[in-house]
Amino acid sequence: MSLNNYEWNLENEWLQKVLKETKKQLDEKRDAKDRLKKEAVETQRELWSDLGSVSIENGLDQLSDFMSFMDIMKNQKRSHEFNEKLEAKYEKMLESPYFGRIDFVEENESTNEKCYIGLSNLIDEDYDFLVYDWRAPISSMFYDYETGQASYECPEGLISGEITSKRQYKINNGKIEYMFDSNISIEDEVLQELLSKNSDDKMKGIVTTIQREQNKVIRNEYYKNLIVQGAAGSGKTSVALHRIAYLLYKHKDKITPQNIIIFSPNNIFNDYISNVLPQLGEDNMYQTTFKDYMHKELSNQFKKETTSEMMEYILDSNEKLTYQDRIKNIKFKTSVEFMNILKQYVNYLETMDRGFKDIFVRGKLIISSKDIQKLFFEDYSNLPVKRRLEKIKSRIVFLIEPYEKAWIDEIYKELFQSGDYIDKEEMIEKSNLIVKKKLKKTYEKISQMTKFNLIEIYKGVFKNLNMFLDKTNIEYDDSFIEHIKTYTLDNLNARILNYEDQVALLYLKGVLGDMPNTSQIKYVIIDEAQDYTPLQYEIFYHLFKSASMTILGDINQSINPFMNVGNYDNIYDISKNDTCIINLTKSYRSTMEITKFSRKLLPKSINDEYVERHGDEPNVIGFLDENHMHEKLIEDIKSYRQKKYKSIGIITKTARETREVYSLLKANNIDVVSIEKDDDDYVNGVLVIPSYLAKGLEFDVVFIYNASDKKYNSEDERLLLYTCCTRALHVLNIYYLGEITPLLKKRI
Ligand SMILES: Nc1ncnc2c1ncn2[C@@H]1O[C@H](COP(=O)(O)OP(=O)(O)OP(=O)(O)O)[C@@H](O)[C@H]1O
Repeated sequence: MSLNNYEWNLENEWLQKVLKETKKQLDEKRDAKDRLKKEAVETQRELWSDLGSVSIENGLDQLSDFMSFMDIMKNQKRSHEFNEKLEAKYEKMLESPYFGRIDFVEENESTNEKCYIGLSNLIDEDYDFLVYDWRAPISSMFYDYETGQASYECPEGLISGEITSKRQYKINNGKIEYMFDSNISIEDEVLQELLSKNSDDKMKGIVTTIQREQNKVIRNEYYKNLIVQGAAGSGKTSVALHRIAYLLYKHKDKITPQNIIIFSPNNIFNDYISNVLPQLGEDNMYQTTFKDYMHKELSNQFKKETTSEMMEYILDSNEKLTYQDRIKNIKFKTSVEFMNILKQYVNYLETMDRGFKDIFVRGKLIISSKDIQKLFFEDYSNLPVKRRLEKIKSRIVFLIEPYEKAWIDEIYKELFQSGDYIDKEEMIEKSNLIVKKKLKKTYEKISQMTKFNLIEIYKGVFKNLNMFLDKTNIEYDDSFIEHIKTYTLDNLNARILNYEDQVALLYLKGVLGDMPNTSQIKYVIIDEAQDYTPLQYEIFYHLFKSASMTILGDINQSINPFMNVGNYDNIYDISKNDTCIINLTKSYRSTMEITKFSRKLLPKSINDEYVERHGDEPNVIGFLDENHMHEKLIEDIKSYRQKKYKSIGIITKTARETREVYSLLKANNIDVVSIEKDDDDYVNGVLVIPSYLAKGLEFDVVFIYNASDKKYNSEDERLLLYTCCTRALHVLNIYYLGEITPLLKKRI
């Protein structure tokens, strides 16, 4: 609805008032910055003049004065950083202080409160809110309601009333570019404008157009865990990041970014999303990937396969003789049955006879095997196996200590009486050494009884596999089991850790009590959740038992046919533990034409909505020879570049093809970058990337490079191809050489 001059004048007046207040507060922060700087210089001057050079020889008083100075300096640094953050906030507000407004009359009240909503609060000296932070309780109504009856929750309870008007603004450089009243949800004009833009360097925030169903996820704190299922482009990652910003705002006294961890599919993606929180005025949380987390924990003496290497193997090695062996191995080790075998094995390790032995020192029984067993099976039974063994070891060492000491003293006396030594230090050293030697076997026995070698423990699963298989419901062929055993043991002996083995090892490591404490983590976000196996979820559960989890994924984007969750019901512990499943039902990323085309690839049709934004139909073009395909690719890239599309993704199936296409484009003077490994940085522009690394990313223009029947020739690759097509915002081109993949044949 367009607004009259009178309204424009009122709005401009309000904007000037807000800008004036913002400028005033910004000036205060700038003054404070100068003051803080002077104070810091003064403290340092005092430090040097009062204390001079600090040395331990100058006594404890000087050290204590020095520590006090350090505390002051630390506080000054903190104040300076806080002040800088506020300064940045006000500078941003001067550009665009708010984007929305609701007029709200509370029940049983007569005043119509104007609530302007922006990235941050702006409060004047009378404690009036000139602008509300988008995360403030009252702001939720902007996202949740149209005009009419509305309510919001705040610490005082539920506040109800009526929204009498709702307005949206675009303010740039401190000027209103446009504004309009909207009786409907935040849609069409603003959303369409945002979505039709070309992609920025990295992912951007969506605060101005968060949709109602997305807002429900962002602010949901009714359940400990959330599982969010949403089709490609439905805003799962965006929602996850805005949820983090919301939690940091709502619990600012209790949590900091260090209390939040996000698991992303790879580091390219981590880089790609790294701008969103700073844009929202918050520091980034701890970003990691499962692979990085795992590799940090597992032995460096093994060659550890990465996620990408595994994907490359699955997609590019089917001509190798050993391919089927490996696939069988992956399928078995990612199955729910194998997870249950590992659980049985842990139970077995906790209850099996460990062959504890009596410990004697010089014929005196220090602790009997029975007493050690009692420690393991009773006194320490609430601890995981590794902790029990550690405690037993320290207990025995503690019990031996007085006998060892007495023995050392005896030897010392003997040495003294022998008259062979005159130096006291030498006699102490010698007596220690003699006793150590005599006790060597005893200590070896203790170490042997309490040793914890993860790889040996893991080998134990396969040595005892038949014992556990009897308890599963599945009948395995004897030769298959023999194959799994030898395949695994051979690899372990050759110090090779395949990805699927690493997951199992990490599970055992965690459950047996060999992982660092993670109790500082209060929120865990798992993005691209479809690509983790049930066993990986068991690991998350064990690692972050007390944390609240937000798990976001799309089962239809399971890019690894063998390593995926399959069904959220498979996440036993998390899904049964105060958990709510929410669906995001609308897609925002792609044009209608691209969305409709991509969805035809799915084995089961989905009815999720999509934003009605139009573009060209996807181009599916076949070529009879490679040269023609390459010529067309080069010509099209140049033409899209001229049309000012910012990001062009050429998605190949494998990294091998990525390298080939990259060389081709480079040789033809195209300014292009390639991404081949999990750890590469994200770059905008013309990018060649293998299919499995493109997940989560998006491009203005996507080229699917060679969707021929030779490349995508298996049903297992259907969801991978779907995921690749859904990366396109505005243009999708599919090129193939010879025959088109059967996955697309019936669908175009
Ligand atoms: N409410 C919204 N307003 C504007 N843009 C939005 C909104 N929600 C999502 N988008 C845009 O849609 C695109 C897809 O969002 P996002 O990557 O968060 O979705 P996703 O569900 O994680 O996607 P995928 O699973 O396909 O990787 C992004 O460009 C994002 O900015």
